[in-house]
Amino acid sequence: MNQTYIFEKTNKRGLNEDDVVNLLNSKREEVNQLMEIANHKRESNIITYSKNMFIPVTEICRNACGYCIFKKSPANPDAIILKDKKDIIVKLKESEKYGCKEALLTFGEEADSDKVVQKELKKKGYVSIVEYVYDICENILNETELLPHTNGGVFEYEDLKALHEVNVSMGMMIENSSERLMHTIAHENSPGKDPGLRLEAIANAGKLKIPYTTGILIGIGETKEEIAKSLMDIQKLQNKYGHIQELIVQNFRSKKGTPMENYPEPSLLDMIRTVSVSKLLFNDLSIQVPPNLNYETNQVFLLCGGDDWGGISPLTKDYVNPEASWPQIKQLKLLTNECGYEFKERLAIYDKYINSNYLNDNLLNKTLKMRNKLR
Ligand SMILES: O=c1nc2n(C[C@H](O)[C@H](O)[C@H](O)CO)c3cc(O)ccc3cc-2c(=O)[nH]1
Ligand SMILES: C[C@H]1O[C@@H](n2cnc3c(N)ncnc32)[C@H](O)[C@@H]1O
Ligand code: MET
Ligand code: SF4
Repeated sequence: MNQTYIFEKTNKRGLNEDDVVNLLNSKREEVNQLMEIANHKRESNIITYSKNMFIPVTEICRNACGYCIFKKSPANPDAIILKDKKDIIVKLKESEKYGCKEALLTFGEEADSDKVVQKELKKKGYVSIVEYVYDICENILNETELLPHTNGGVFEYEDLKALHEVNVSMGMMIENSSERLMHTIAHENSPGKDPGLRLEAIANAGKLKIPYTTGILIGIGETKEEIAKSLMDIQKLQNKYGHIQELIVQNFRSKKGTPMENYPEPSLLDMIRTVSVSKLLFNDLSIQVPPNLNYETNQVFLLCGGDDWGGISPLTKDYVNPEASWPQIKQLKLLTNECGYEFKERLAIYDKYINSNYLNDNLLNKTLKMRNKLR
């Protein structure tokens, strides 16, 4: 492979899928070269993070991903069926004292297809989970300063349209756009991980001008070709709609008690190559690598184009990866500065999208007020 040729291409016509596969297979000094070129693609020397509160609205989910520990059975007495709205507001008010600015609502997909959830919704006076989430977000906006970001899997067009009114941004990982994975341990019991459905949802978010977070999950049995295809699929959507504000490159972490508990985690080299290639393909958006999933190695990603740590919570755990605690914000600042970069807090919506094309008047006003609080 002529690596130099490929790098010249990144500046001219752009990389094609075969180029991406080649880069994902880089070895020896090619890897150093790949990292260096990716790192030169960054548009600033600022590394960002968002101070958030994690709200698991429901742990019930229609899917059963082989890697997931978040989803609970409705029969499990400890499962969160529906988190109480009042409790959420109380907790968020408390979080304001710690400077939290993002209310991250992450929950199981289409939980209202389950009878137990249906009953609970009815008891509270709601007909669907989307109606409940909408109401929670509206309350958050009316009673706190925090800005809602909803990440609850696939939503239909009309539901996205409604949630757009009360969210400054939304998100959903594509995971991987390979149909093949629907027949493997990762996604065989997860109809909602159908790549067609997920790509359509991201396209709908684009049509609706919802600032959007998506990303890929590395190490769930995919091939390099499938990673390349997933990144190209996201790039196509971004070229068409331009609503994707950040791309998460998340590494699979095995969890005890899940079908994939003995599955190998991706290597550091694979993560380095994927983060680097992502920066080459998406140099105008943030590449987020969660620091709690790479506690020992997270500085490396700053040296290959990574420029965002994602949501960090001073008060709540990462319910998706409960074993992986957040580094202290102070510690993260030291790690960032040591690499020669500036450490800066951001909102759940990136500056480029803070305008009336993407936000209604109420959300725009609240966002501008919150932006003034960033130091
Ligand atoms: O704490 C977490 N936050 C996750 N976040 C939140 C993220 O860390 C930040 O809050 C966003 O970057 C806000 O812009 C996600 C947001 C999405 O839209 C899609 C996927 C994720 C995944 C996680 C996750 O696994 N753990
Ligand atoms: C919220 C996001 O978290 C990711 N996710 C779910 N389970 C795991 C795991 N075991 N390791 C790493 N990431 C995971 C998925 O990509 C999901 O979309
Ligand atoms: C708790 S996982 C994140 C939200 C959703 N269930 C998804 O997988 O997309
Ligand atoms: S990763 Fe999301 S969609 Fe998959 S089982 Fe867990 S909660 Fe459900």
